[in-house]
This record gives sequence, structure tokens and C-alpha cells, in this order.
Amino acid sequence: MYIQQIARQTINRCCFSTAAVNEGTFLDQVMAYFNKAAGHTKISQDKLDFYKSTDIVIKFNLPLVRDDGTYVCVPAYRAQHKTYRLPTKGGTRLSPHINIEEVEALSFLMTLKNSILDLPYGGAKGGIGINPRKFSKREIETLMRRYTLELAKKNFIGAAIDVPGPDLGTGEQEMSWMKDAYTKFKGHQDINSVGCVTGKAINQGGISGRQESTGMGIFFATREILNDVKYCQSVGIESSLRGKSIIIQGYGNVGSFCAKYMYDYGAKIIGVAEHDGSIYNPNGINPYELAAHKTKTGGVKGFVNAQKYWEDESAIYQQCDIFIPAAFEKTVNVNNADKFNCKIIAEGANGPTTMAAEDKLLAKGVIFLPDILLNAGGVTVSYLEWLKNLKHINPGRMTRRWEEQAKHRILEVIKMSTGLNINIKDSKIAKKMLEGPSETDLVHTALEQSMIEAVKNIMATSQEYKVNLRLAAYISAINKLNEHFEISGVEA
Ligand SMILES: NC(=O)C1=CN([C@@H]2O[C@H](COP(=O)(O)OP(=O)(O)OC[C@H]3O[C@@H](n4cnc5c(N)ncnc54)[C@H](OP(=O)(O)O)[C@@H]3O)[C@@H](O)[C@H]2O)C=CC1
Ligand SMILES: O=C(O)CCC(=O)C(=O)O
Repeated sequence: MYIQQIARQTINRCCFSTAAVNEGTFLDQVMAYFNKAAGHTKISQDKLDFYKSTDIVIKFNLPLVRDDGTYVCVPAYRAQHKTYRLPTKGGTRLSPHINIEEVEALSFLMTLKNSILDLPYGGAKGGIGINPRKFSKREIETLMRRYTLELAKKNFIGAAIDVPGPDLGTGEQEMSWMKDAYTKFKGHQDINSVGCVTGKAINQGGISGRQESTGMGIFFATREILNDVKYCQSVGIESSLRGKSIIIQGYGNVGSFCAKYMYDYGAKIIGVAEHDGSIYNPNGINPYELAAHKTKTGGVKGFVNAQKYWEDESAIYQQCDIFIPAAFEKTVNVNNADKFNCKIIAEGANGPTTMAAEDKLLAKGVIFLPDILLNAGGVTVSYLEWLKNLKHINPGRMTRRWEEQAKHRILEVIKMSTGLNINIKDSKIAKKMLEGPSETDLVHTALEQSMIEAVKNIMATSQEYKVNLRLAAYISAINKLNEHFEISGVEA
């Protein structure tokens, strides 16, 4: 068929940055974490090798006529790491650094992440090899539509096959173009065609709450871990997220929402690094003002409420309680590990820490909150969006009015039996109490519950195996994969 399956051995091994060359590729890093964690389980090597391997990865080229009339050929990728649960699920990125090994590594992380959150998906990841800042809106739309068409022709996309979501460099607009291209191509044959991607705009079948979900999930998970007083004592950090100073790298979707929720809760954002430099203010940066500044100017440079501005990433090395990498992989690597001055690294990005850097920082007592747990809120809400699309109805639409009426009836019974005269009209709290849940209410509370449960499970695994949270997250995911295949078998 059209599918071009590429053996890993033939891959041109390309690294993300020179800083990371000595440490192998991103895929090598993910494998290394997996192997280290697997060493704590009793699973045989042959099975582990199977769990590690990528089922399918494709690369193809997208032709584009640029706005100036020149022709270019843009590389595009999709990896489906494990197809044991269908559909496969994971983001779509626009990045000049993307290559086969990167999408393999990221799809591997998705298998583990989906497993930790008990989402019924195998892992996938893909994208297009461009720097979106150097392409016009028309050019990006053309590429997104052609990418979708090529995936559809190869049977690589669909609500039951593989469901891309947003990732680095993509958001509601790109996901909406993908949905539109797919439904125009296949909608007449596929009643669930709108569920072919998640992260769409709400008027295109998206769900309220997906946009903020990854940042919000990082907030919920970090808050829960830091509320565990016993855990914090055992690793030598002060409990509670309130009052903690925070530095963030990457003020895009993940970084900016995470900053807002942490700030609203009482943490202090003191530094932010972006593509155009980094800013610092020990007295605190208002994340809402910074988001408005970035929307207006495209970066952090010129933000008036900063005490310091550097042309490079210097802010990320300043002293703080929590550093949140929320841009790309290998931010914390063996070459710069010694420069970090934080107590906790809360991984918003996928794969931001290399193993050699982690070893150095663990020796100094730095605590890592691992990516596959922390940033899983995005795919969790994507799951809710996918369910909404399959059900063809907004969450709460059938029940909201009924719930409101039921609450009013209960209130009437309370009033009658107690003689209490509760005046609902004048009380905001009472009015809210009697409302049925909106879609946003349902999504936010489902996300909070999912993140709390995932944190509890990983904390319990960490205690059981006497390992740190990263190893616990990997062990938990590996054990779940193993339990699945023990029952299902692996052959056709
Ligand atoms: N979106 C999601 O739902 C999820 C994302 N993730 C991960 O989170 C990370 C960020 O993704 P997301 O927020 O969606 O991506 P975005 O593209 O929305 O944000 C990335 C941000 O990083 C900025 N950036 C670019 N270069 C640098 C640099 N050298 N230093 C600092 N910042 C820089 C970008 O600036 P500019 O745009 O101006 O180039 C952008 O603001 C990725 O690792 C992704 O895989 C993980 C789970 C889910
Ligand atoms: O929602 C999705 O499917 C994308 C999630 C993702 O790419 C990630 O968690 O890294």
C-alpha cells in the first residue's frame, strides 16, 4: 500500500542541539529512562524490547508553493508507537527540528502517558518540519490541509484509527483546518469524522477547557504533590505551592496557562524565557499582563514590569523554588545542568531533561516532577473531546436542566420541613449551588480528579518500589502495558 514503513536502523540520526550530541538522541534518552525503570520490574527483556519498539512510523514530503512563488518540499511525519489500543493518540507539531527519531520518542512518551492516565489509546505523535514563525498563515493552512489529506489517503487518521491533537507550534486553528480537510475528504463515509482530531475550536466540535488543559493539569499535579507533607519532608522540600517562586521557559500554550493558574493560587512567577530573550523580576511578574504583552509584540522583550532583560535564556538559571521547562526537549542537559539554581523541576515540556543532567541534579537534591505525569492533562481533555464527538452531544446537554430542577425540589423539601426561609435571589453562592454544571465545569473537575488520581498512583508506586517520581511513573506505565499484553496476547 501507500504506507512507507521505515526501519529504525535506516534512520538518519539527527540531534536537536549540539549541546546534546554527547548524550545521544532524544529517542536514546527516552529508552534510557525506560530501561532504568524496567530494571525495577520482573518483566523479561524480550517483552520489554517489544514494549519499547515503535509499531509504525511514516515520513512523506509535502509540496508547497510559497507566497513568493518558489517551490519547497517540506518533510512530514507520523509515528504510531503502539497500536494495541485504537485509536492511537498524540500531538502534531510544527518544528524545524522534527525528525523520525523525535516523533518515535514522543510517540513512545504518549504510550506511557496514556497508560498512566488510563486512557484507551496507544501512543502517537507527528508533525511538519517548518518553523511556523517563518511561514505565512496561508502557507501553514495549505500544509496542514495537505498533511491531513496524505494521512487520510494512507489510512493514518480517523476517530477509530489515529487522532492527532495540538502540540508545539499548533493550536485550535491548525486542528480546525485538519478537521475540515478530513471531513471534506471522508465525512460522507465516516459519521464520526469530527472526532478525527482534538484541540479544535469549540465551534468546530472542540470542547471548552482543552486550550488551558495542559497548563491546568501541571498546576493540579504540582499542587497535589506539594500538598503531600510527608512526601515533601522525605525529599527535603517545603510543602505547598503557595508562595513558591517560579521560572518558566516557553510562554506558549502550556507555559502561559500554567503560569496563570499557579499565580492565581498564590505562587510567584519571577522569570520567563522566550525565543526573543528572558525577563526577571524577584518581586513577581503578572502572567496576565505578560500574556497580553506577548500577544501584542510576539515575545517577552520590552515587558515594562521586568527588572532585568537578557537577550538569551539567562533567566532560567536564576535562583527559584520551581523551574518549569515548557518549550522543547533537552533544555536541561549535561552541559548546563550545573547552572540551574532551583529545588524542583516541574516538566511541562516533553523530554526536557537528559538523563546525565538528571543524575547531576539528583545528586544535588533537585526533585523532578516527570513529564509523562505532569503534562498529561492535555491528552486527558482531548479524550473528553473525542468522547463528545463520538456521542454527538455536548456534555451535560441532556441532564443540566434536570439537575437544576432536582436541586430546586430538594431545596423546597428542606424549606418545607425546616421552615427555613432561604432567599436564593440575593445569594450568589446559593444561585451557583442550584445551577447544573456547564461544559467547562465538567471538563475542569474531570481533569482535576484525573490528575489527583494519577498523582496518588505514582506516589504510591514511588513508595512501593522506593524510587523517585520519574522512575515510579515509568514503572507504573510499564506494569500496566505488561498487564494488558498478559491478557490480550500479542499475535493476530
Ligand atoms: N499543547 C499541548 O497540549 C501539550 C504540549 N506539551 C509539550 O509542551 C511543550 C510546549 O508546547 P506548547 O505550549 O503547546 O507549544 P507552543 O508553541 O504553544 O509554545 C512554545 C513556546 O516556546 C517558545 N519558544 C520558542 N523558542 C524558544 C526558546 N529558545 N526559549 C524559550 N521559549 C521558546 C515559543 O515561542 P514562539 O511561539 O514565539 O516561537 C512558544 O511561545 C512542548 O514540549 C510540547 O510537546 C505537552 C503536552 C500537551
Ligand atoms: O491531546 C493530544 O492528543 C496531544 C497531547 C500531546 O501531544 C502530549 O501530551 O504531548
